[in-house]
Amino acid sequence: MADMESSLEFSSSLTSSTLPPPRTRIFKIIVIGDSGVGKTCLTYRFCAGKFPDKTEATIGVDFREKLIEIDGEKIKVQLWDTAGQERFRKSMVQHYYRNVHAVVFVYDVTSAASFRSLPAWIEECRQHALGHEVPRILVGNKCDLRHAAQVSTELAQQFADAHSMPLFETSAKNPQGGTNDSDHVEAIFMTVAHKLKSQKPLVLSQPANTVTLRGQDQDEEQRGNWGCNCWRS
Ligand SMILES: Nc1nc2c(ncn2[C@@H]2O[C@H](COP(=O)(O)OP(=O)(O)OP(=O)(O)O)[C@@H](O)[C@H]2O)c(=O)[nH]1
Repeated sequence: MADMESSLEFSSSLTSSTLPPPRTRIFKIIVIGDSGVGKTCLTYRFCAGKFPDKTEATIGVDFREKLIEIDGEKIKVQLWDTAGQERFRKSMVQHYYRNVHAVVFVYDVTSAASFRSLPAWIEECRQHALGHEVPRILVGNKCDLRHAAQVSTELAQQFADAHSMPLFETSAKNPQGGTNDSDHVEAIFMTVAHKLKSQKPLVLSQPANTVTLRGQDQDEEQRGNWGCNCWRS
């Protein structure tokens, strides 16, 4: 009996020391659109599950991550919340587009100007050689302010169809948005993750035991792993 126990102990210590740690696939999704459309609030809503108490204009980029599970596989969704203001983007922009797996274009339904800017955002993606195989979705945010809407669903749908993107209208503030869906923002990002999961895994990985939420600005040097889009939290 003692022999059996010691041999079991030996085999379990051998297993834990020889097996590599479980790896988690990472999906990098960039969120782009004019300043003030609600990119920070949408990404925060998805990763932290609530509307932020206050936000300031994003400088460069903010990162948020959430570990999700799809069909039994743990996947890390990494949201790159990019600055909408040109002066806060300039030096960083080429980093946003490196190793991107999906793009979320955001406009504000109460701002016709933010909707008119969409072609420029699409053009920026094209200039950074984002291939057609990279999934894109269009999100009209601030639907809780329906009474002040300047962009009709019909117009947005036409635009989305013309660019082969699914359209989602929602509100980071009140994700129910008058529907029965209890968390529409979560459903939107989960839709993107499902699509990515079904694709060829052109995705870097890292051990699963990392923190699932990041929300602070970091400069390029602190981050240290630019271009690889994979670092330990
Ligand atoms: N009513 C309402 N306000 C929202 C919603 N989402 C964001 N806001 C507000 O819109 C303002 C801008 O939101 P942000 O998330 O900071 O916008 P952003 O797109 O990240 O802006 P930049 O960082 O400058 O690119 C803030 O005052 C938010 O409180 C929403 O769904 N409904």
